[in-house]
Order: sequence, then structure tokens, then C-alpha cells
Amino acid sequence: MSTVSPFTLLGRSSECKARRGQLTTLHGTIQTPVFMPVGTLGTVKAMTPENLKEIGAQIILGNTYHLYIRPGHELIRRFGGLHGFMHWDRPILTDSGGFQIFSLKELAKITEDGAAFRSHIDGAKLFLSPEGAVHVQEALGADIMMALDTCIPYPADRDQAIKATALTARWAKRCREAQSDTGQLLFGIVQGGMYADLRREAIEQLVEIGFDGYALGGLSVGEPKALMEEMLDATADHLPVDHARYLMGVGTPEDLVEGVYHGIDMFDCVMPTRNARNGMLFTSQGRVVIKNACFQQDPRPLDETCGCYTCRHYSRAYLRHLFQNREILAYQLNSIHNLHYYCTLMAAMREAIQEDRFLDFRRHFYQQRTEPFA
Ligand SMILES: N#Cc1ccc(CCNc2nc3cc4nc(N)[nH]c(=O)c4cc3[nH]2)cc1
Repeated sequence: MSTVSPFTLLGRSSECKARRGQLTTLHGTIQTPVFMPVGTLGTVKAMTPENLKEIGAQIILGNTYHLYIRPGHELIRRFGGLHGFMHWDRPILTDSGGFQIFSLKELAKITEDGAAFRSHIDGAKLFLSPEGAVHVQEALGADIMMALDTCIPYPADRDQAIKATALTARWAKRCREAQSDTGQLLFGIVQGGMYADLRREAIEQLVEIGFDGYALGGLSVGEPKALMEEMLDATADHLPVDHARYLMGVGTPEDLVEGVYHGIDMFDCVMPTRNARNGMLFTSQGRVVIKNACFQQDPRPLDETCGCYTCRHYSRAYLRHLFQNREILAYQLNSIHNLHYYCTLMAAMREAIQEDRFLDFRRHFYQQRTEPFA
């Protein structure tokens, strides 16, 4: 596979590990740091591709496990891959399914060959090998594919972490060797549990195999925030400086700021879209729970500083009215706002790093808050 990194480092903070870069894929170049909206089943819930472009989404996520089960990768291949199927012409990253299979717990059986599991839809017996996971992602046409891994739960004892990390490394090599020459990128996933030394060893093993980018997996799995930060601090800058660094499943706006501070380039999380559907909205002053009675007659936009479609056209009173009546428009307008907030936060961090004022940005970000996000 290609050994030239598709990632270009464009600048670094002189005060911390924050960095500015760009990642070139088959469907375009992504400016980093970047947040990737999650579109598990080939749709970012309640958002059209046009909505996503308007809020500044550069790349979105799909999920191998879910799409493999339904509607199936061969059907999607016939529709021009995920890009043709969902009418999205910008980059797509597909997660390999390692996390979903881990979440199945007893419903999944992990062996050296791969993961045997039952469909959560109809209970059918299914199997994903590392080679199969790459084959499915090639059929989906993902610009960035993820190696099949075994996500280690929290807490996990050292022996459990050693075994799962070693298996993940063997699977990673099989994924890299299974790739066709399609130009699609493949990222390796670092496990190691909450053991910094195991994580650093895992990084060395993955770098030895050689990937197009590297993801930190096995985090945001229920561990205390301080422990995730400890792992970030101990490992992020052991990742190759000239390759993209992706922190999987993270996180709140604060997590994004702290992740960039530690030198992470890419993030994904269902939080902005899931919170939107639950009426929990992110603003520069902190969180707004739109169902609260205090908003019943509030004529202000969600966030006076926000330029999104929702804040340009609607009052908090109207958004509360929609949410209380479970109107479909509530989920659309709330999702537009929350994803605009996340993508604008990333754009502001990219600019701050470019102008070498990231620590000032970070101080101002916290000063504005009247309360932390959950
Ligand atoms: N709202 C909300 C909300 C829901 C869930 C989460 C936790 C997401 N955490 C997370 N996603 C992950 C995906 C992952 N994928 C793979 N293949 N491997 C991982 O270790 C992995 C680890 C993850 N950790 C965070 C916020």
C-alpha cells in the first residue's frame, strides 16, 4: 500500500500540542482539526446532505456493522457505494464495527478468525473477519476505512488488555494485507485499555505495519474524563507526527477543545445529533434544555452569536413549542444548530492554531461558559 502520508501538517501551536493539517482523500481534502457528524445507517439523522454542507460538514461517518446487516454492502455497491446511495459527494469514514460488536457483549463470539455474532435485527448468525470488514468497506466506497479491532471495555485487567490488544494488532496486519488497490485509505486503531505502556507498544506495532492514519480506540467507553485525558497525554504525541490522529467516539465540546490541545486531528460523536433529538442544545454560553418552561415566551434565538439557519429564523419559544409537540421540524432545526455549533467550534480552533493563539482561544472558550456541558 502507499507509504506517502495523505496527511500534511500545516502548522503547530508554539504553546501546546495543538496542530493544523489537511488530509487528502478520494472525495476531497479535509481541513483538520475536524469533527465528523455520525451517519450510522447512511444518513445523519434529520439532516439532508445540503443541510450538512450548509453547516460546514467536511466528512461524515458510516458504520460497517449496521450497513452490512441492513441493507447489505452488495446492494449499496450497486447504487454507487455509500456516496451514490445517500447523495453525499464529500469524504466518508466508515467505522469497522469493532465497537458495535464489542457492545453486543454475549451476543458476539471473538476468535482468532474474527467476530461471530447474531444480527440485532433478526438474530441471524453473522461473521466478520478482518478481511471481510475491509471487503465490506471497499464495497461501501469509504474514503477512510477502519481496521477491525476489539474494543477493550472499562474497567479491564491488564491481562485482558494485553490479549485484546495483541489480537487487534494481528487483525490490523490482516486488514492491511486484505486491501485492494482502490485508493481508499485505511486507519489502524490503537487499543491497550487504560495502560499507557500497552498503548505505546500498540502504536509501535501499528506503525510497523504502516497505515494511512491512526485512531485512538478503547476510550470514551465509560472511563472517568481524567483517565481519558491521562491516556491522551501519554500517547497522542507518540503517534506519527506526519499522519492523521483520530480520537474515536469523542465527545462534548470541552472534549474537542482538550483533544485538540493534546494534538488530536479528527473526532466523531453522536452527541450533537442525539442531544438535538432530546432537546439539549449547545450554545456559546453552555447548554440550553429547550423544554424548560423558562423558554415558553423567549423571543431570542438559541444563541445570539450563532449564524445557523435555526438561529437566523426561529425563537426559543417556537423551538420549545415544536419540541413539546414532538414535531419532526424540531429534530431538524435542533440538529442543524448543534452540528453547526460543533463544526463552527472546529473552524474557530483551526483559525486559532493558524494564528498561534490556541491557548487564548481555549481560555476564552471556558470563560464564556455559564455552566459546563454534561
Ligand atoms: N450522546 C452520546 C454519546 C454516546 C456514546 C458515546 C461513546 C462513544 N465512544 C466510543 N465510540 C467508539 C467507537 C470505536 N470504534 C472502534 N472500531 N473501536 C473503538 O475502540 C471505538 C471506541 C469508541 N468509543 C459518547 C456520547
